[in-house]
Amino acid sequence: MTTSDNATVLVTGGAGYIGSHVVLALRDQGRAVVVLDDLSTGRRSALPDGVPLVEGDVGDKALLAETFARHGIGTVMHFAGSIVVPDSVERPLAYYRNNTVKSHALVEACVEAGIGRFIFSSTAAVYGMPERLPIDEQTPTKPINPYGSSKLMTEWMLRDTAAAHDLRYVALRYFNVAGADPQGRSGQVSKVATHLIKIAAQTVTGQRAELQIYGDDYDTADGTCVRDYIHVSDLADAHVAALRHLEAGGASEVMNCGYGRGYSVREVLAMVERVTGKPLPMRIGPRRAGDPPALVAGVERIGRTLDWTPRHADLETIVASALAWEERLVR
Ligand SMILES: NC(=O)c1ccc[n+]([C@@H]2O[C@H](COP(=O)([O-])OP(=O)(O)OC[C@H]3O[C@@H](n4cnc5c(N)ncnc54)[C@H](O)[C@@H]3O)[C@@H](O)[C@H]2O)c1
Ligand SMILES: O=c1ccn([C@@H]2O[C@H](COP(=O)(O)OP(=O)(O)O[C@H]3O[C@H](CO)[C@H](O)[C@H](O)[C@H]3O)[C@@H](O)[C@H]2O)c(=O)[nH]1
Repeated sequence: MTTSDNATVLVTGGAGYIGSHVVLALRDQGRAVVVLDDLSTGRRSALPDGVPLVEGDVGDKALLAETFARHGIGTVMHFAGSIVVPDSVERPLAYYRNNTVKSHALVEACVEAGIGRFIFSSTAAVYGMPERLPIDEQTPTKPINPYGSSKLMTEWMLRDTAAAHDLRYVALRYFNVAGADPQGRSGQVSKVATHLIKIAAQTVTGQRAELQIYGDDYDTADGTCVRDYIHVSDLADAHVAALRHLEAGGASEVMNCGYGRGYSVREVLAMVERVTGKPLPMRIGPRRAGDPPALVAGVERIGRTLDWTPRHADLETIVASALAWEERLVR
């Protein structure tokens, strides 16, 4: 099979938080999409009507070959995986299996089927504890947990596969993904929330009594950690732009995906209070193990390579959309 432009896109993990927003972005662009998901953390209801769901495992090569052929897949976007950093420290082999071993099966199935375009969800966790900001893609990759290592190994597989076979790829290293679809069609649903803005939204909606700030003695302007928060719908648009890049014959590339500016935990929480008009119950707790003081993306490469203009790049929009989604969930 040879790939052709505008062929159907297979989105693995498309029933999850980020994947479902990418499905929406692809559909909004009139693209044909098929989702492969085992629904381990994803939900069928996250998918818009009319998007076929292949319920199964991303490591199942027979299922992959059948899905590629049946739906005429030309590009794979790969989101399926396990994502909780402390869980990866406790169960490293589970993470290497689900994130690395199964990605190997998927990449191999693509090569065997002649699928030549691949877009991969990577993470800022590949950098570990970088000393200099902003973090550009030349920064040495030194992950400090199995989650980051499991994703970096997939990047390496893609690099080497692209050198040897007719496959081009884009790996997007996401910084802090947050917010929800502005039209309220999807958002984050986590059994166990760990992300700051999600936890703040749960606190605002009364699902938690209070929020803890994990340390206020960092070497940052206000003592709390700084992160580069990116709206999930802008991230989704970046994937569509990466697809266009590959369809136009663009070269394989690894790119940071953030806005290139950081906000502290205190600034984020102040924005939550501004949006709700109410004080947020919070207290200072101890540092959380493994938290770098500041992570801000260098975004020169993505700006130069992709035709991507963020549309929701302000903290107020991110926070307001996350809160609106949480209100829907608890209603
Ligand atoms: N959320 C973040 O802040 C963040 C940051 C950096 C990178 N990422 C990456 O983005 C991707 C998506 O993350 P998310 O936040 O949407 O997580 P999520 O848990 O909401 O989505 C993952 C999806 O993959 C599915 N899945 C997991 N294992 C599978 C398997 N073996 N076979 C088939 N489906 C499987 C789940 O059911 C779920 O729908 C992940 O690869 C993650 O590493 C996320
Ligand atoms: O209840 C909370 C939750 C978080 N934080 C702080 O808020 C900041 C952001 O924390 P998140 O958990 O929201 O995000 P991380 O920066 O830890 O995580 C990001 O980077 C990780 C790897 O470093 C993974 O890739 C993860 O998926 C991605 O969101 C950190 O300083 C954290 O200590 C709190 O103070 N209180």
